[in-house]
Amino acid sequence: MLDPTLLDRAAGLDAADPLAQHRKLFLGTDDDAVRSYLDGNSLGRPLTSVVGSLTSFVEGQWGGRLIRGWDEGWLTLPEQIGDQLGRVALGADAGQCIVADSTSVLLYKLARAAVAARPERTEIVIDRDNFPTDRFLVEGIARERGLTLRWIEVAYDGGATPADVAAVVGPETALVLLSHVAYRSGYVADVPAITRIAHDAGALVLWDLSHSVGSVPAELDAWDVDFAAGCSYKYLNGGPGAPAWAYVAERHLDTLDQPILGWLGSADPFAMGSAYQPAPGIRRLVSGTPPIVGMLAMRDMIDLIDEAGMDAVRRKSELLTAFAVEAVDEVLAPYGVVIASPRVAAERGGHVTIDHPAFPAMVPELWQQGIIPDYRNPDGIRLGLSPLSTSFHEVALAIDAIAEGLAGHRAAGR
Ligand SMILES: Cc1ncc(COP(=O)(O)O)c(C=O)c1O
Ligand SMILES: Nc1c(O)cccc1C(=O)C[C@H](N)C(=O)O
Repeated sequence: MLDPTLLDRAAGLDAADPLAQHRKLFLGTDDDAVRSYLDGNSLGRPLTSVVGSLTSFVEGQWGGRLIRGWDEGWLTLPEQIGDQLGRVALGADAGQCIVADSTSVLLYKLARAAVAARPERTEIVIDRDNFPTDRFLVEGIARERGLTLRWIEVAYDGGATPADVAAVVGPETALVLLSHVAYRSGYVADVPAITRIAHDAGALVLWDLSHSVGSVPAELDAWDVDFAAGCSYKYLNGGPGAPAWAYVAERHLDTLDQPILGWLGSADPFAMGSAYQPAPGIRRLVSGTPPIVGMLAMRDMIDLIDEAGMDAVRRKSELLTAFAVEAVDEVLAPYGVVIASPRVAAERGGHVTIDHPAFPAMVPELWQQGIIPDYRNPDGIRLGLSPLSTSFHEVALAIDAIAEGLAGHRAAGR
């Protein structure tokens, strides 16, 4: 039932894509068993170069240098990769980004540091559709610190707007915690406007960039952001469980009061001293031993993004999501599929969410056919389009397979 016009259009878009040649740098893109991988917003594909990077690290550095490796660059790798990421994808000057922990742990540390910096204030603002970890951790912090949560309700195809934030922030707001790109709808928040509104109320802002980093450019310094953090295994292709990254604006570095005081965030760890003195700069956000092996894959991907250019990556991402929206309207809307993401490309991140009651039953069938989108409760398929590794052809194949699945379900009266 493959729709020839859809495939033709995809072929034209792939032929005109200036970034198309990067796709073959990823492992598995020539594997016929996976015909369409649209889950790069949850777990990005590995770059083929990572096999060599990991092997040479194990053989040359870990195996060859052994414990000496810590003094020969491993200890400062978190700052080094942080600086590189800041320059390539985050609009952050050196000295403000670091790789460490998981996103959940970094968000917790930064949220706790933010409320500690506003001790007289009693409220945290967050939206009801933020990712579960973000909501859960502020619930925990509110319990620990006797604070109140102010919830913003958002549209199912949107996210928190500047007007939403202006309506709830005030003299009691210590912290506003929001996502740059919403994990479900893909809505892109107006970070500079919301940050300004929060600052005007005297509050601090923590942005979760998990679904934007490496796909939607950020300008954290220019936007006057206080704190940010995000995942490295999505569009940064760091691999399952790769450590996260965090940003702390320079003006907060000297006073940052994070709650997990560990030896490797102290000023002189090998003195094994009796009292904690924070390390200077972004290092004070560190608690324990940096997960060096876990940082190697993302470094290769940041290099590739640097080569391609973040603006070109975003341009391709907008074209991919626009093609997906167009195809859904033409091929899937007649089956009752609804788009749960913004319709304007500039308001969308790298994924498009579509809803239909048959999707929960259909997703395992799609995976069996080598069509791998993402499923999110209750009945959403997320089409996660990773600009450097996803082709327009993959989008067409997925839309077609979803149409076939819906036709089958309809015929079976399900
Ligand atoms: C928006 C967002 N925030 C936080 C997380 C949590 O990251 P982690 O499981 O690495 O702590 C995720 C993904 O799992 C996410 O999508
Ligand atoms: N981190 C994940 C995991 O360990 C297992 C499965 C999925 C994930 C994800 O990253 C989910 C992703 N953050 C989301 O937006 O749904």
